[in-house]
Amino acid sequence: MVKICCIGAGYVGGPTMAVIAIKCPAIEVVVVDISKPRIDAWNSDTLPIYEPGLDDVVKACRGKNLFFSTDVEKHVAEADIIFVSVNTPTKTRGLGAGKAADLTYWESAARMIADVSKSDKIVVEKSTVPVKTAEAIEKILTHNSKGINYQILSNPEFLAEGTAIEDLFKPDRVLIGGRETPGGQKAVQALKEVYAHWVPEANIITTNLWSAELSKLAANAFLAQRISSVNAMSALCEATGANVSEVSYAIGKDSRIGPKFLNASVGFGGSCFQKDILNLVYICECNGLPEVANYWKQVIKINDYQKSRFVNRVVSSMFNTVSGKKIAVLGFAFKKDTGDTRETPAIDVCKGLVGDKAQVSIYDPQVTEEQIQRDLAMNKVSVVWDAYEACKGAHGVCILTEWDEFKKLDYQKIFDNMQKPAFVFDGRNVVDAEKLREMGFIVYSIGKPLDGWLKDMPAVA
Ligand SMILES: NC(=O)c1ccc[n+]([C@@H]2O[C@H](COP(=O)([O-])OP(=O)(O)OC[C@H]3O[C@@H](n4cnc5c(N)ncnc54)[C@H](O)[C@@H]3O)[C@@H](O)[C@H]2O)c1
Ligand SMILES: O=c1ccn([C@@H]2O[C@H](COP(=O)(O)OP(=O)(O)O[C@H]3O[C@H](CO)[C@@H](O)[C@H](O)[C@H]3O)[C@@H](O)[C@H]2O)c(=O)[nH]1
Repeated sequence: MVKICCIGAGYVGGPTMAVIAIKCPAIEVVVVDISKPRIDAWNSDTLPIYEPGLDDVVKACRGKNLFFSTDVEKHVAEADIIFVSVNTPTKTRGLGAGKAADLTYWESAARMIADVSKSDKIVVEKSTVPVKTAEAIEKILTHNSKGINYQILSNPEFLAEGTAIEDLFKPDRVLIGGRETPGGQKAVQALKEVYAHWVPEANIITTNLWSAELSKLAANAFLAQRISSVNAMSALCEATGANVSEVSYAIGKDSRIGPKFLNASVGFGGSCFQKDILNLVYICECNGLPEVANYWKQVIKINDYQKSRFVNRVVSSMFNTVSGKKIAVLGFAFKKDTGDTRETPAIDVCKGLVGDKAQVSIYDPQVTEEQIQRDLAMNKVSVVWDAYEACKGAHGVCILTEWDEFKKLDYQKIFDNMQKPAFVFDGRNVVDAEKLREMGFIVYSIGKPLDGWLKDMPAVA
């Protein structure tokens, strides 16, 4: 029986391994982590992450061929294939701080693999890492090899949160990079056989190691660039009377552009886009390519601009001050169908509003109060468990996550219980602005023609 061990039981390690387990009943999969609370949660009825469909998959195979454990060394020693799915955040100190990937967790995992292994291993980079990381990992492993043969593969993960299970069941592609040696190719084949249990062969792409590593950073950079492009257009739409949804639809009909990922928003968030672009920028700089680095930096600058533009719009619309005014924030997660708040634009927007002395009341169906307070640290806000409660007595409502339930709220009830004039600032284009205007709201929708009130307010930039 092939045995797989995955180091790191996070948003990637947990769901990816659960799907491998359910699709490959003859493979034993053990997910290990140094965090006991996380492993305990994976072994309980309340999983540590919210992801539609995940509970069913985990319940179907946990205890059969899927296990979660803190006994990292034992399971690493026993495994044939070791996935490493530890976090690779942006470095906060030292050389490359604010840009480079922090590979501390990766390096310690590699050293531990070298220490405990007694048989040949295939080590798979599942985390997103800088291009050429496999070379460094190879050095760590082979320096302590004790005659053991290690093959390093790059198998980046492309799942998006909120649709992780769907993405894993039907991936657009699985990418496997390996050394162009007989041993490397044999390892590529072994991993390919795992995915071939459910992914059509045509969707499994094999490349050299560096192409696989770089493709992951490139894919995220291209995706984020699309959002910054449409968000840049949204500012121009507001200035000219064009409608960003119409523009997106029109350009998306061009099959070379395609319709997906063209939704204007208050800005992109999530643990990956900013981190991976900063990492790309750093790699470009280290390779003496400042023009390329500056090109990608601009994607992040537009994202920052979009978030501050939104805050400025709120404040300027409300007579240039929100001091002492109650502002309801609907949605705190970085996108719908997840409880994840990493790099969520809501953090910047809330900090901006509190900075202008607003009394912010936040509701999100999946994010805990504890998490929100942690994210906002020194900024005093209140967190409530009901959208109507958040909006009661408010001067303005900001919609920051596109949760489906925000489309179905009783906006007449909300209007009746708000201060007048009552404002809605829709950072995700989820509400029917015309209907809300008929009720009496003043509505701002990202990238849409401005209503009369907003046109008369000072320009925001
Ligand atoms: N979150 C996503 O949607 C997503 C998608 C694709 C790729 N990625 C990439 O995958 C990687 C993991 O992301 P994530 O969101 O799952 O992170 P995460 O923080 O949710 O999980 C990482 C886990 O690794 C554990 N860990 C760290 N060092 C360890 C060690 N030495 N031994 C055992 N466990 C250890 C941590 O305790 C943590 O539970 C990152 O590189 C990320 O960029 C993330
Ligand atoms: O048209 C769009 C699409 C997305 N977003 C925002 O962009 C952010 C990222 O969304 P999404 O990409 O759907 O979620 P992630 O889970 O961050 O997934 C991205 O990052 C992962 C981690 O690397 C990759 O694996 C995925 O392929 C990649 O889509 C979120 O704040 C979204 O609200 C928009 O504003 N407009």
